[in-house]
Amino acid sequence: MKVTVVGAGSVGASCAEYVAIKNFASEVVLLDIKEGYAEGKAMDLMQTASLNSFDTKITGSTNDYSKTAGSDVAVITSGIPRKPGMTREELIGINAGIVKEVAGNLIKHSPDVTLIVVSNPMDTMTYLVHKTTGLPKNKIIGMGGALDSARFKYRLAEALEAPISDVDGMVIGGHSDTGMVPLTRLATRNSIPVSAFLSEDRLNQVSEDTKVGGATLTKLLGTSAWYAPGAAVSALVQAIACDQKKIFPCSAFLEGEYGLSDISIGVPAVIGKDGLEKIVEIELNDAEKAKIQESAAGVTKTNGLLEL
Ligand SMILES: NC(=O)c1ccc[n+]([C@@H]2O[C@H](COP(=O)([O-])OP(=O)(O)OC[C@H]3O[C@@H](n4cnc5c(N)ncnc54)[C@H](O)[C@@H]3O)[C@@H](O)[C@H]2O)c1
Ligand SMILES: O=C(O)C[C@H](O)C(=O)O
Repeated sequence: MKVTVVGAGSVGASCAEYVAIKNFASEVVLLDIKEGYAEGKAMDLMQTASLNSFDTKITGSTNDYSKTAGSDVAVITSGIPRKPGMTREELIGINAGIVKEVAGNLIKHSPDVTLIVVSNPMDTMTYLVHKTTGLPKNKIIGMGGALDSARFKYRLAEALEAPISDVDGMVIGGHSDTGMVPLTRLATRNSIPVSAFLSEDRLNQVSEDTKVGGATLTKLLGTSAWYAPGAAVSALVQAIACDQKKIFPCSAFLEGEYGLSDISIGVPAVIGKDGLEKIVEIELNDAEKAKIQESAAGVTKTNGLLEL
């Protein structure tokens, strides 16, 4: 399994590190436009191999896509992150051009690649890749929901005063401060609905804290987060590499599912060797349906800013 990660910045390097530590990929190529940067990150990471007991070979490349040839999976993290006070949507002007060019270069050298889009605004960047590359829809996956769900579980565990391993929950909808839809009704602590333990007010607080999870970290860090994003991407890469058929909420191109079409947005999906193998349609109640429609309207508005 050969994995390419474009963008050797915070998220790209974190993703490469988690992929390597999990030891399922033979090769990881880090690529960045900044001279020597990916080579430096790759060398630094390789010097952790004997300490962290992995055999994955990590190499770096300054914008030479021939080094990425034959990649099974490629992750796009290239572009700018937001600063405190900004929304993800404000990044579209710079990141759209970068993502479009990077996706084209990757496919030229790896026509059978599965792309995982991370750069923000992620749902719109995923839509852009669908509209401009001609890759089959199962081979384009937007990463947002896996991260948002991890943050939801963190907030649920905090409220429940329970270990995170006891908690399950999922966030669907757009990967934005207002568009996320944490499914509190379906969240559980060891199979017991969390509403058995938490008041409606506390659950609403968990939901709101989850939605602004990225903004909260951006305010604390001065730039956006990278450990949990890197771990979330590596979980998707592993699900593909090891044909795990796990369900993650991912930004998928919808053609009628959830009553939506011509949009990429977060919905539960089975991830395995063929990429996004199946969209899972779950029964939503009227309030959840209204939230997903509202979220989709926001993503569609941002998509309208693309020059397609
Ligand atoms: N989807 C998510 O859940 C999620 C999570 C975290 C971050 N992000 C997004 O991921 C992106 C990267 O975040 P980061 O914190 O790693 O930023 P960063 O600035 O640390 O790294 C970005 C890297 O991209 C490189 N780059 C820029 N243009 C390039 C090009 N044309 N080709 C190759 N490399 C190029 C830069 O040189 C830089 O090293 C941002 O857009 C951020 O908003 C998304
Ligand atoms: O918040 C951001 O801008 C980065 C990312 O989308 C995140 O959720 O951490």
